[in-house]
Amino acid sequence: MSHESPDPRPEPVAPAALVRTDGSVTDRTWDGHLVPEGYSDMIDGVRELLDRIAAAVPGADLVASTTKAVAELNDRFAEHAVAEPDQLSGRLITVPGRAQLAVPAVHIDEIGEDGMSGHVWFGRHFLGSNGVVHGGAIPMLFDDLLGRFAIVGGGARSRTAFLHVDYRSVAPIETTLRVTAHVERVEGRKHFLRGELLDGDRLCAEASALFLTLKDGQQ
Ligand SMILES: CCCCCCCC/C=C\CCCCCCCC(=O)SCCNC(=O)CCNC(=O)[C@H](O)C(C)(C)COP(=O)(O)OP(=O)(O)OC[C@H]1O[C@@H](n2cnc3c(N)ncnc32)[C@H](O)[C@@H]1OP(=O)(O)O
Repeated sequence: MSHESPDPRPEPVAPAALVRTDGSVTDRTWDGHLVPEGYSDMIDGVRELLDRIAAAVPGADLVASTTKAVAELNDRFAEHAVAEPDQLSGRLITVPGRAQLAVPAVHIDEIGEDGMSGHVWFGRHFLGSNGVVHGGAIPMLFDDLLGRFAIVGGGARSRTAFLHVDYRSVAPIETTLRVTAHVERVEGRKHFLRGELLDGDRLCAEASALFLTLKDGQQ
């Protein structure tokens, strides 16, 4: 497919801070963990690095210096490892992608009780082939988005029971795509949700999912 004029890389959300629903800014996760200043900027930088690495054929010098720098960073981060309940990655619920690098960064534009819409931009890191988003990245997007929305819609502590994705047309990388999610129905613990991924008005993929609210004591 032709891929001559991709959307420019989106600007990081500024200030990269944690914003409460009333618009005020916090430096803590939803469960009270302190987030160091600049943490989500660091995550944005690493996301960009993954895209730059995917897109480049580096010279031997850059390969060697990157390998050395990454080894040093790995050692430094290993010194700061914590148990899962204390980690920050994946827990910044007001930051696109929750600061979890495997999760595509969805920016929420509108959110209500029954539905939300937003946008997402897949970089080269998420390339399948020929300018098209990897088929595995799209269920990841929907699982995260619909899973979060199941929580927002009252299904606190939910797990995916099924996630069905239909790929209707190709989703281009490096393009601003629209995403929607809405609650189809709720039956007790069962939250049925649907989602769509669109390029303009063209439907790229649609998802239907069942999330089950966990019972007390259920893992
Ligand atoms: C302000 C506070 C905010 C808080 C923020 C928190 C921070 C977090 C932030 C952000 C969240 C991020 C979001 C990410 C989301 C990702 C989610 C995942 O990816 S979860 C991992 C993948 N999923 C699994 O690993 C599940 C594995 N499966 C299971 O554990 C069980 O099968 C489970 C829980 C799904 C169901 O087991 P049972 O024992 O609880 O329930 P049973 O009795 O089997 O089913 C209940 C009903 O549901 C139907 N059901 C179950 N599975 C079904 C299926 N696959 N298809 C159709 N129906 C199904 C059954 O037929 C039954 O229906 P009948 O009550 O009889 O009408």
